[in-house]
Amino acid sequence: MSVLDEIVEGVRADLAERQREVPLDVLKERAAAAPAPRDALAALRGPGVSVIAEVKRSSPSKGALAAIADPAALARDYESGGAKVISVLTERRRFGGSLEDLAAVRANVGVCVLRKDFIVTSYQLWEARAHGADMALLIVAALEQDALVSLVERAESIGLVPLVEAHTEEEAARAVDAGAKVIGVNARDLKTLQVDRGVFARVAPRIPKDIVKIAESGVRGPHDLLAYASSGADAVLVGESLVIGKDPRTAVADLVAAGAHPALRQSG
Ligand SMILES: O=P(O)(O)OC[C@@H](O)[C@@H](O)c1c[nH]c2ccccc12
Repeated sequence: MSVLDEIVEGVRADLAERQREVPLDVLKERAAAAPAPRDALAALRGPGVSVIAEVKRSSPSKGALAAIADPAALARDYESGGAKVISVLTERRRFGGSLEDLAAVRANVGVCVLRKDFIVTSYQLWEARAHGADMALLIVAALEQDALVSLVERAESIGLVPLVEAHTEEEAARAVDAGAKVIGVNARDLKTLQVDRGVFARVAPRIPKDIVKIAESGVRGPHDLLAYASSGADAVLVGESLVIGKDPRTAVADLVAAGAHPALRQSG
């Protein structure tokens, strides 16, 4: 069984428990009462390379990264550094996250918030919206094509912008077929946990121009952002290097400054 399969198995077990506690109709009421979604597409289509900064306590590859006692405070630092979107890991077993983290972050920032999890049912999309998410991650490798197509549609119908994640050219083609407007190319293979920063440059040319392209994982600093930018990234998604550093606000600001470089704006 791959790491991805193991994670999804745990996610399904936790999900079954939440579904017993909160029926779908109650969840839908909560989603209706949640603050209206913010415009994630506009945020990501802005000038320069946008930075998506992630609240990430641990990872399957590295184990514990940072305690993050106050995710909302970290998110405010990210926002003041110039992050356009805050990604919040909500998976509990391997990433140490929760839906409470998501809600706390959304209530304390003015930018868009992404639910980062292993979404396999529409129930999780309703949960995302009920806790204030503006975007939700859908991982192509974790979904059959029919499921991917219906989750993209459902996400959009409830006001979420789906970020559809691919790791290969084939997966990127499936994301495009499913109607994704935002595609993330993950340098980390979720089946083996290996990082290959060359994946984005290979996969991105297969993605149509009008689709927002996000380079995910492995960004250690401005140098990696610039490399991704030169391969056509509209945004980068950064976790580990921000949470393990001393000063997340400055770390984000340094990335944002690199992403705002005039040479990039011309080519973008
Ligand atoms: O911590 P990094 O290497 O900066 O990566 C962030 C993000 O890309 C990574 O957390 C991620 C990308 N896709 C995922 C899917 C599930 C869980 C986590 C992820």
